[in-house]
Amino acid sequence: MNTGKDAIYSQPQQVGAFTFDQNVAEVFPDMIQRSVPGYSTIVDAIGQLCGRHAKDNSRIYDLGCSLGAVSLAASKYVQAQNSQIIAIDNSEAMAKRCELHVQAFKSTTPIKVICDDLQNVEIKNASCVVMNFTLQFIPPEQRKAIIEKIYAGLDQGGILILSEKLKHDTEQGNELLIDLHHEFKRRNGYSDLEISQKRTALEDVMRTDTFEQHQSRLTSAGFIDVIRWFTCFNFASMVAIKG
Ligand SMILES: Nc1ncnc2c1ncn2[C@@H]1O[C@H](C[S@+](CC[C@H]([NH3+])C(=O)[O-])CC(=O)[O-])[C@@H](O)[C@H]1O
Ligand SMILES: O=C(O)C(=O)Cc1ccccc1
Repeated sequence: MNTGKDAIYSQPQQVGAFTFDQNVAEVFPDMIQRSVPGYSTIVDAIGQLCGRHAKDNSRIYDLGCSLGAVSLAASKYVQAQNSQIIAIDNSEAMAKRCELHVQAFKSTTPIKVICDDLQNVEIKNASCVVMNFTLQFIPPEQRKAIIEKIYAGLDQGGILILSEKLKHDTEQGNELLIDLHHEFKRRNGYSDLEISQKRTALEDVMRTDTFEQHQSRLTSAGFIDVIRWFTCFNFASMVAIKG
């Protein structure tokens, strides 16, 4: 029976590359809550940030929306008239479930769910673009073009909210933050086997950048300010502002 509890790596197995398939989609709320320090706080604050920045007649993009947590938080706070939330994910299992979640909530700001690669979707007339732990799953060589495309699609004064798992720029510091994160997962009920098998699964799929790499990519694209508004261990969230 599916209990919604993440037990994907609980048994010894031949570990393959991590994918956002049906099995992951079914347990995703439990997985992300027990794996990302501050997840609920981050999602709610992103909703608030969207509420502050959304303009009338503009779009809010949730790129890599998974089950739509950010879109739903934004819809709770956004008061702008005639605005629209566009939620995109290239995992069919995620997008299908996201559609069900969205339909279950009544929102004055409509949420449109699209199943596609975020790189295929036009971004225009955007007051807010959110990538909540999505860029880290994009091959590193494709990241610059995505940030530039987001910048081009944002209105003046628009914001990009970017949350990422970070690599620290010293080996000692990096190991400390990874250790603290693993301790967080252990306290949330994951065994050493689960932690280590998932780490193996993520190795080639989730490539982390340092804060400095993100900051320099964002400023090179044209963003005038990058504000790191949340950090817990090796997880952070930034707001980049288009002047
Ligand atoms: N190229 C791509 N195009 C579209 N979607 C993609 C792509 N690559 C990966 N994804 C999607 O990005 C999501 C990343 S999870 C985001 C959590 C969510 N933001 C949340 O606030 O709950 C982060 C995590 O699980 O750590 C998955 O649903 C992928 O299918
Ligand atoms: O679980 C981990 O170790 C993470 O780094 C975060 C995460 C959360 C959900 C899916 C993939 C990665």
